[in-house]
Amino acid sequence: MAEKRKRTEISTLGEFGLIEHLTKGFKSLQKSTMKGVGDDAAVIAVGEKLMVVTTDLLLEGIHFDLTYTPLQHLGYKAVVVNLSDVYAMNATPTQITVSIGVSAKLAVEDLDELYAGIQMACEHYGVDMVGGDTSASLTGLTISITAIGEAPKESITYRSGAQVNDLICLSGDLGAALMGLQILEREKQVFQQTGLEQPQLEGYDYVLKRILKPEARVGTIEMLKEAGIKPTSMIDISDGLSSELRHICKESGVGCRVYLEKIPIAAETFKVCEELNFDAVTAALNGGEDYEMLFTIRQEDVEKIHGLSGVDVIGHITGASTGAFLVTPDGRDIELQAQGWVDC
Ligand SMILES: Nc1ncnc2c1ncn2[C@@H]1O[C@H](COP(=O)(O)OP(=O)(O)OP(=O)(O)O)[C@@H](O)[C@H]1O
Ligand SMILES: Cc1ncc(C[n+]2csc(CCOP(=O)(O)O)c2C)c(N)n1
Ligand SMILES: [Mg+2]
Repeated sequence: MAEKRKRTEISTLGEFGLIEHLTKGFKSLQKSTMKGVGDDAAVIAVGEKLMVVTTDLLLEGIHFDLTYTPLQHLGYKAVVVNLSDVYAMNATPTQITVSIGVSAKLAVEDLDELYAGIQMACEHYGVDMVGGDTSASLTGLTISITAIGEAPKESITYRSGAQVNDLICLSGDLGAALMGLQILEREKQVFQQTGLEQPQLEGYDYVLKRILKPEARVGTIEMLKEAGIKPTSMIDISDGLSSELRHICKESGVGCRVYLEKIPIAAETFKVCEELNFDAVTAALNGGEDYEMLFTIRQEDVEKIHGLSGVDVIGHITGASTGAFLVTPDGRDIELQAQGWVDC
């Protein structure tokens, strides 16, 4: 009788467990590979400089829904999410490649729109589109973008550099992208149930912009450079604050305490949360797609950081044994969970 093959459900590992499982057997063979799997981008030595490389995959139905996502915005966003990973290494993006799997329902004009968005992002961030690949797809539109960037050797910031007593800082505000998505989903449902063609989107500009046309935080990176601050660690927020904090803690071998009342949430986000009866703190902690920069700095840089607009200190790094916690205003400690966005 044939032996039954072992079958492990992917859900038992989760997104991050799966990545670790698949990649742990690979050892670096090249001296130029400075950092492989495990950060926002890989780091490769090229002469005096370092090159960073990162890839993100966007799948129809998982990452975007074409019923409410304009293709131009989608093209723009597909570039931005990659550049955000380059900036999170404290590097400057220089080139991208774009690979698409095209479903039969799309026409040339649709792809023209997608590429108009890609071009707009390239021009805005000063990167060149240098190639890619094109295939037919039976399962909806697929977009895979690879971004390349560069940085002087001493500039790169890894997830692994946070030290005990460092301050945890955050650019911008959180939770808006998720609430924008909730509004779009609500209008989609109304349309499906009633056939009403006119979506009610007035008054939701901010949260809609955050989900449909996000920007990468190049301004924060430049401000830090000008202020003479090199973050000890950095990561961009694609999966949610909670998850990204856990990544920094794990990679740096530290713990953290962040304070709930210090987590920045925009007034517009609060308003939508109230309307939809959604907990704003949950949106900020687990929402994802905010593409803000989360970074740590040394205590002695505290004066310099206070002068920077749009940056908040939200907590500090502790020893590994203390764990990763959110502290509520009434003094309760809530453990932060590292949930991947995709519940495999
Ligand atoms: N299938 C895979 N094979 C090899 N390495 C992978 C795979 N998926 C992810 N990685 C690597 O794992 C690390 C973490 O990837 P992850 O996608 O969580 O980070 P990210 O790109 O910052 O997040 P996001 O995808 O939400 O933008 C990176 O170094 C990435 O290159
Ligand atoms: C249709 C639709 N469903 C869900 C979402 C939300 N969403 C998609 S990817 C992601 C996090 C990063 O993912 P990854 O780690 O794969 O880069 C989030 C929060 C969306 N934007 N559109
Ligand atoms: Mg990232």
